[in-house]
Amino acid sequence: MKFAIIKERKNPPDRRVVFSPEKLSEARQKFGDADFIVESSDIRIFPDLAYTVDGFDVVDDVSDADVMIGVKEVPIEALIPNKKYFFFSHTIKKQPYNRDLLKAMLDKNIEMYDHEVITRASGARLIGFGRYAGLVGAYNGFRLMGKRDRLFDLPKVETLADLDEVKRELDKIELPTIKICLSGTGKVAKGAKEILDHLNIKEVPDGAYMKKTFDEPVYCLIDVLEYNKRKDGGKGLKSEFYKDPSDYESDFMKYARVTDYFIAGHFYGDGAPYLFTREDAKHPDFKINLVADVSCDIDGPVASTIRPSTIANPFYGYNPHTEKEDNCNKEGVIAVMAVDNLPCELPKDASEGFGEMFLKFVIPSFFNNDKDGILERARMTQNGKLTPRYAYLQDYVEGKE
Ligand SMILES: NC(=O)c1ccc[n+]([C@@H]2O[C@H](COP(=O)([O-])OP(=O)(O)OC[C@H]3O[C@@H](n4cnc5c(N)ncnc54)[C@H](O)[C@@H]3O)[C@@H](O)[C@H]2O)c1
Repeated sequence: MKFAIIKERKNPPDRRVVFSPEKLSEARQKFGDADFIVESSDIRIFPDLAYTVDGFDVVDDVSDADVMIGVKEVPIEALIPNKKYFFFSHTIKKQPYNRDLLKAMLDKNIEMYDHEVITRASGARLIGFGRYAGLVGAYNGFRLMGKRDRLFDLPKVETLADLDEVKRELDKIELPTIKICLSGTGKVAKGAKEILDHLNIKEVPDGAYMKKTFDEPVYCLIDVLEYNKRKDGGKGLKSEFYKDPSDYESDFMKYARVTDYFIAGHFYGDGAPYLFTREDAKHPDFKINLVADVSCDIDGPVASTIRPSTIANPFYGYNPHTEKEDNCNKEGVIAVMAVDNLPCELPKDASEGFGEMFLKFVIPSFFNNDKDGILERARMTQNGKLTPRYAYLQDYVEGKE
């Protein structure tokens, strides 16, 4: 079986790749029956030469490979018929902008595997860039704070070589005595926590966080049952909340009252209460003045996120009184970082981390009869049809919804 590491063709250019030269060498060593080739790319974080010196063929035409491995959506005209493809197709939520892409994959008899649905049987995702989004998002929030309050000047992550350099920059700053609240328990939240811990910020339990005054910066981690409560006052249950959050309401104000910097790293499920609304942000007790919204749901659970921002222009201000964008240096305006493609700022580390998981969970499935069902669960199309698991997309593909 021949695998091709394909070139990324989306704009703005994405420098990430599924396998670094080092991981690809490891894959070759572990799976003697597999052949690996690399499509030449002038934007990839690892230059062609880095693969060539490791003995890989770097070519312009990968059409003799069986499995194409990429990161972002492949433009329709670049799709090679009758192949297996791995990338983020952004179609499972019926995203209108990728309907034609899914249709084209069916027309071209492509077997499509989406990274987003590479999961355990339980549904837990095995692969993702979340950690890197959390790392860069938390850092960007501090960068915004340093700029706005003229405290320190952190460089942009994309100008730094890797995570080690990011951490070295953080070693140079001194933080004021602030309270930081971080929501979530997944990969994003863990990445953001890594930054807070690197800065030696003290983690405190939520009771102390809300009641006490500290003489050093502190942070508090909150999960769904901390920032939501049952409407009837009963004891909440996480599994119940995930299944149907309609009996719950937000309990986030108790944190918003004492927090300076909020890092949103949670997953927001459909129908769940908003953490804070536009009305909440108007309340005189609402203290948050800086938000790094890594979760980045627009005009939703974090009211100040009225639009995504970009790596080029990562910051804006949200004025709670006018409910509009405003200068983030103005009194009363919440400074916002809401970049929606954060891992792209750290392409080397993000690629290395992704490849490690892909090698661990996906490549073996090609050689062990897919005994864990990983390929089966991730396979969206086969023989020109949606597979049963993804049949719910039929109307979307046909343009009926
Ligand atoms: N800004 C960016 O560049 C960027 C990059 C990656 C991810 N994200 C976003 O960050 C968010 C978190 O991603 P992640 O990688 O940490 O996810 P994850 O899959 O690692 O973790 C999700 C967490 O949410 C919990 N969860 C699952 N279903 C839930 C539900 N219905 N309601 C509440 N919680 C639920 C899970 O238990 C898990 O702890 C996602 O919304 C994702 O789209 C943003």
